[in-house]
Amino acid sequence: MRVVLKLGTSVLTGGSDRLDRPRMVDLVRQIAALQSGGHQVILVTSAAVLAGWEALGFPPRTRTVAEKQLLAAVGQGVLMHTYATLAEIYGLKVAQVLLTAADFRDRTRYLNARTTLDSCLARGVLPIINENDAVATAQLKVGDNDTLSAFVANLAEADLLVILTDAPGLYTADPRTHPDAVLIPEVSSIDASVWALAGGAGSHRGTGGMHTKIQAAEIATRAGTPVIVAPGDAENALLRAAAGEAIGTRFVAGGSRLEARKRWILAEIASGRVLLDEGAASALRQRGSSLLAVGVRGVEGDFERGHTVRLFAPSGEEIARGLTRYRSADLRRIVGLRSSAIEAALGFNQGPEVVHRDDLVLL
Ligand SMILES: Nc1ncnc2c1ncn2[C@@H]1O[C@H](COP(=O)(O)OP(=O)(O)O)[C@@H](O)[C@H]1O
Ligand SMILES: N[C@@H](CCC(=O)OP(=O)(O)O)C(=O)O
Repeated sequence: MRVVLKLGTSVLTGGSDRLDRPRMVDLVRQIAALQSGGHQVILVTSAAVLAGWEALGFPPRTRTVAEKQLLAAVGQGVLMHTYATLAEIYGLKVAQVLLTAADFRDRTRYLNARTTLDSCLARGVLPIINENDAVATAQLKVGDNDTLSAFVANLAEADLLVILTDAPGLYTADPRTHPDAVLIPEVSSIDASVWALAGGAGSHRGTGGMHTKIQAAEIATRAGTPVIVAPGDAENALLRAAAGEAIGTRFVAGGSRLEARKRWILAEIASGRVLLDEGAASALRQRGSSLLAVGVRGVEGDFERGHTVRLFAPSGEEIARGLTRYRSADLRRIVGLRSSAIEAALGFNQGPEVVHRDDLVLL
């Protein structure tokens, strides 16, 4: 079994202002135990910013982008050194892989990252992933490590994504503000009622709170990987989650494993929306057709050629995602046109399909 494990800042600090090394050693012990049981583990770790803040003696939190990038650059080294030292106790070698949104968007970089992870796993080396915070600015970032871990789970075609955090799982409301909230052991479908449970943006150290964990669960389960959100301080949390024990909240995988290319298409937070007419929506759904400009009624957001866009039926339902062959500015000018009229409207032509059927994933 291939497991992606995500450790949040909240887990790695145990709620303090420092890396909690005793807790980290226990987590590394569990990773080593999984590996020696024949499983493959990929670690997605947070806490570089926190580790940098600790290493520099807790400077005042200005939290400008430049300051955060400095802290991440300092802390990433500290973090890796800590993992490498702890892993050595168990005879485990580690590798650092820093990724950012562009690595998921560009197919060559995506495939390279996948090869690197495969090579690590084939050699028994533990890949340790974080976002490349030192170089990525807000627009270029995945932005939070819950989502990053879901992208990694897709990339690596993982059998399970385990997100360890400081909450015991997904509760009926934020347990910090609602003491009467109760644990939801299983979520079989992520609908509006599930989104409504996510409270604010998590702890002051973490990013995103439960919202980004639900988002991660949606991305991974849609591509066929089940997700467990569980408490990092519970004894043997990782081993129990991997053994299929009931711990935390389990998000059931929706449908079958998608092929690698389709996972790649879903491996992006798509901001662009393309609104279809009824004929196009049913041609896509029932005949697996490509999307032509004639069936497009509207375009929302800004995107480039090659980006993933979300396709909506007139009912407002999202029916598919796919790679667009026209950037938003051009697509707006060919809405509703027959393919033969594209050239005259734009002065050039990038083919009759707005989204080719090979680049389309029906939801
Ligand atoms: N419905 C909910 N169930 C559980 N936790 C929730 C919920 N809504 C918000 N939270 C908050 O999300 C926090 C975990 O997110 P975060 O602080 O970002 O941790 P991490 O560093 O592990 O990513 C919890 O401490 C909890 O207060
Ligand atoms: N990449 C950042 C962590 C970003 C993040 O999502 O943090 P968290 O919510 O603690 O998982 C860092 O290493 O500090």
